[in-house]
Amino acid sequence: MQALLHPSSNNLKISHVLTRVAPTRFAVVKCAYRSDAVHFHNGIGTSRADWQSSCAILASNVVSQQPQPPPDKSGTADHVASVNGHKTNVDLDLVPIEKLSSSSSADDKSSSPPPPPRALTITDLSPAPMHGSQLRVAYQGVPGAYSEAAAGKAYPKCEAIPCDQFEVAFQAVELWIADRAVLPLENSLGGSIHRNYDLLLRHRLHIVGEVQLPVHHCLLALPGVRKEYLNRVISHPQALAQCELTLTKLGLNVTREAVDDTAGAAEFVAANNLRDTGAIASARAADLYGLEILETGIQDDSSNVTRFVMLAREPIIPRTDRPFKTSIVFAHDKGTSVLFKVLSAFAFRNISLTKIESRPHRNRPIRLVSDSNEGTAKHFEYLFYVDFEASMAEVRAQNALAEVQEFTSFLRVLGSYPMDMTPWSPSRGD
Ligand SMILES: O=C(O)C(=O)C[C@]1(C(=O)O)C=C[C@@H](O)C=C1
Repeated sequence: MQALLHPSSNNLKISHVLTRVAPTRFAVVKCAYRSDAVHFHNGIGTSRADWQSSCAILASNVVSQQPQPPPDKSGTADHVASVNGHKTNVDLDLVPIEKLSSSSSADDKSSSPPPPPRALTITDLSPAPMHGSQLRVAYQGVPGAYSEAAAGKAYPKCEAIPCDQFEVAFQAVELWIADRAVLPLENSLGGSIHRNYDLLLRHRLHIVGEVQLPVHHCLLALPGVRKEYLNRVISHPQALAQCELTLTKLGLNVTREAVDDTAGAAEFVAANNLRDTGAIASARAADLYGLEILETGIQDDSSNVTRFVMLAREPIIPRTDRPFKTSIVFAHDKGTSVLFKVLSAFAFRNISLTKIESRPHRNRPIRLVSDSNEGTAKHFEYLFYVDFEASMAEVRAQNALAEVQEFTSFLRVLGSYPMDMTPWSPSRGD
């Protein structure tokens, strides 16, 4: 495994966390994040915090067998929480071993060999800190990204850890570099973030909470640059989609270009001194990267909200003393005709659904329906993601899922977690 260090403002950002050593083996070389949180780069500290910061314990000579998914400990209706045919990590786009050796030597300028790994102690294996202080929360993007704000909303005293890809944020939690990951799933204007639905299935993390973040976009540029000078606007694809109409209304004659995250766009404009390029990002990103706000509130609707979920290695114990939501994903062999039956399992129990999303069933993308003289009918196969308003601690939810399981060939509970009930406020610039 390999973590590359990327200076990003005052921070170091987690890049590739995992490297595939061989088809069935993985190893960690080292990784580090915020420069101010890391006290060493080549050695291994002695405290648990140091260990978590350096992630160096599973050094390159420590290889494991193909990782087995941990047992599902949702503790909620075990019979329905089982995973049929789900594999962990086998499909990850991991960096091949050749790159591991070349990039680790490129990173490590000193000629001395790295110190041998320290053995894990019981302290290293103690549970991650609970909600609040020093919880390490991985997010995709750089400081100033909305995902960072979502991490702060979910865990006010957390240490937010920037990652360059969503996949890396998942891996950071799986490798105990972070305690939680925060992941955008859907936006009120732009819709679902499909990649993240796919990642939820490919990894074995549990949804332990949700936050809904009002998103207030600004058009940023270098100091002194006027709107008329811009011929390009860059941002995260969701942010570009959320501001599409407003950009046109502003009369800007600009091309739109997608980059990894909104704050990264602002950082890019600043770092490259681009006087012809604007960025769509938050007011905090303008502050952090020394840009000016040319327009504020440029999202096409003031009620622009992104829903994020928080992910952890372990599920939380579902409760009934406050509103809970449960997220599941399922597939069935008999095409979409079963969908009605599945949904009726919730309807008959007065359980409201808040979301349905379908994604291609990658293991079985096509089903041949009939092969006649007229040709071959082919149907696409789907996985369905459903969120419903009930806790897995409620008997009606357990019964509904027991019934769903009868109709489905695959069913997994992604998490049962408290609903975000914070008072509604339309997006505004902070
Ligand atoms: O680019 C960012 O700032 C992000 O946090 C990502 C993201 C997204 O993926 O939807 C989050 C919230 C906004 O909807 C726009 C972008």
